[in-house]
Amino acid sequence: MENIYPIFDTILSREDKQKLLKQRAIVVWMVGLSGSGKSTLARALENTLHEEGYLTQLLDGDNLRVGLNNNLTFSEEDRKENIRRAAETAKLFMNAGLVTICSFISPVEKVRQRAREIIGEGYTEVFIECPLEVCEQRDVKGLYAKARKGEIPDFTGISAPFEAPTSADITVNTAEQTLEESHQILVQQILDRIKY
Ligand SMILES: Nc1ncnc2c1ncn2[C@@H]1O[C@H](COP(=O)(O)OS(=O)(=O)O)[C@@H](OP(=O)(O)O)[C@H]1O
Ligand SMILES: Nc1ncnc2c1ncn2[C@@H]1O[C@H](COP(=O)(O)OP(=O)(O)O)[C@@H](O)[C@H]1O
Repeated sequence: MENIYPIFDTILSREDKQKLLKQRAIVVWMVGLSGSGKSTLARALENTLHEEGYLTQLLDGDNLRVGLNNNLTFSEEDRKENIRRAAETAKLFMNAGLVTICSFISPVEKVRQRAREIIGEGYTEVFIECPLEVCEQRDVKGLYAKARKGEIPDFTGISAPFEAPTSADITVNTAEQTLEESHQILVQQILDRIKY
């Protein structure tokens, strides 16, 4: 890029901020179909980590899409841009020392790979595994019914692709586990990674 001079050697590093906060900063990147349990588990994880004394930040697809990403649709190109912006934002929070919990469908390997590259060391992929049939049966927001009727274009799993991650760092299966079981697995796995 021309005439742009980013400063990378800031006086305070991520390490300095981690030291102050006495925690290791990572990005917990939750991947899964709509209704798989991303938001529920992300919120529960954030609450538990907060109670344990960790400074956290939650970034959620629906929330970012009403603000920072409010000009983006669900086309392939716009999802790519959605994830790029989300990953750049997550990286800023991580570099400030926070345990950053991200909840985005992130439907295809190519966009997840991009998020992994942007965030770098600390990117921790969590697959919230749940078969489409179960997500559709839950239909928490009534979106699957609308998508089946053709009222929502490009709906993930119905009329837009979802590629299950093959290289996730952590997987929970919300069709086979209770909410409490999935939550406990996540808390234990994440605490191991953020203890200073
Ligand atoms: N077409 C289509 N496909 C999928 N999802 C849709 C769509 N339209 C709206 N929604 C709502 O948007 C939420 C997903 O946004 P994300 O930013 O996470 O999606 S993506 O990562 O860019 O694919 C998703 O939230 P979750 O249910 O929490 O996943 C839906 O509430
Ligand atoms: N093991 C589990 N983990 C997370 N959610 C679960 C689990 N079992 C059942 N659920 C239910 O599944 C639904 C998931 O919805 P939500 O968290 O909004 O999904 P998403 O954010 O992926 O769209 C919630 O109603 C939640 O109570």
